[in-house]
Amino acid sequence: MSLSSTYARLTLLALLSASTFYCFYKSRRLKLLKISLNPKDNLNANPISSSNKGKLFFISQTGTSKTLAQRLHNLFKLNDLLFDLIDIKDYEPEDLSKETVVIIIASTWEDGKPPSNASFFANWLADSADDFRVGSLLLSKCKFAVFGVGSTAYGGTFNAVAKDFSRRLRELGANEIVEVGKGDVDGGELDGIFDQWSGKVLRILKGGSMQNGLVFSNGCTGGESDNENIEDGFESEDDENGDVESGIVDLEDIAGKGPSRRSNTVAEVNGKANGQKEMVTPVIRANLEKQAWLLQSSCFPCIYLFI
Ligand SMILES: Cc1cc2nc3c(=O)[nH]c(=O)nc-3n(C[C@H](O)[C@H](O)[C@H](O)COP(=O)(O)O)c2cc1C
Repeated sequence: MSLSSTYARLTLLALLSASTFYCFYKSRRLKLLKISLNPKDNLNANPISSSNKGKLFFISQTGTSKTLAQRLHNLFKLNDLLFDLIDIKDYEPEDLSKETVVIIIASTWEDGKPPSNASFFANWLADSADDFRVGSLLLSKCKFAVFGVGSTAYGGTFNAVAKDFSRRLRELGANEIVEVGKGDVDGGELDGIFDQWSGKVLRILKGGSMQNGLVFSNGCTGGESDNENIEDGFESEDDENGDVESGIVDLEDIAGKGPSRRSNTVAEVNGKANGQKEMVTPVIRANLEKQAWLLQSSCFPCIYLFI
C-alpha cells in the first residue's frame, strides 16, 4: 500500500470520525433541547384544553348522549374527579395528545355515522390513525373509555361510532380502561347499562384495576370504601391548583401530531377548505427528520467497514 493512499485513508477516517462526533453531539443536544411554547399560541389556545383535567366528551344530536354525559359528570363530581364536560364540536382534536383521561359518550346516526357536528373530530381520528407518519404512540399517555348510544333497530351499524372511536383511539396508542358500552335506546335498559358501565369507569379512575373484564375497586362514593387518590397523570380536586403546567414540550413528545383545526393547514388536511390534503405538516416533518437522522447515524458504522 502506497504512502499517499494510507494518508488518504487516514484523512477520510478522520473526517468521518469528526462528522460522527458532530452528529452525536447534535443528537444529544436535540434530545436535551426543550422548546418553549410560543406565547402567542398560548393566547389562542382553547381554555378548555389548557387544563390538566379529564375530558368528558359528548356527541349528540337530539340530546340523549348529552344527558348521559351530564349524569356521569355529576357522578364524577360526587367522587372528587375533576372533568371538563365538552361538546365535541367545541374541541380541537390536536389537543388529544395532551390528554391523560378521555371519556366519550357518542351517538350513532344515519349509515353508522356520527352527527354532523362531530364529523371533524371523527375525520381527524380516522385520518391520524390511518397516517403511518403520525404513529401509534401519539396517545400513549391517554386512558379512555367510550359509551355508545344507538339502536339495535339499525342492525350492522348498531353503535358503529362508539366502536370506531374505540378502535381509532387504540390505534393511536391510547389505553382503553373499560370495554365499549353499547346503549340501546330501543331495546330498553339504556339507563341500567349506562350506570353499570359508569360504575366500572369510576372504579378504575378511583384506582381500581381491571382483570379479565372484572373491576377490582379501591373505593368510591356510593360504594364500599374510602376515597383514594386516582391514577397518575390525572388531576383530583386536592391538587387542582398545585400543578402548574410547565409550558415546555419535549421535541419527542410532539413528533407525529396530526392535523389541527387552528391553523390553515388543518382545514386543508381535513379537506375542509379545498379538499386537498397537506402531505407533510410541520410536526410530521419534525418526526420524519428525526427518523432520517436516526437512520443516518445508525449507518455510520457500515461506512467504516468499507474503508
Ligand atoms: C335517522 C336515524 C338514524 C339512526 N341510525 C342509527 C345507526 O345507524 N346506528 C345506531 O346504533 N343507532 C342509530 N340511530 C339511533 C340513535 O343513535 C338514537 O336515536 C340516539 O338516541 C340518538 O342519540 P342523541 O340524541 O344523543 O343524538 C338512528 C336514529 C335515527 C333517528
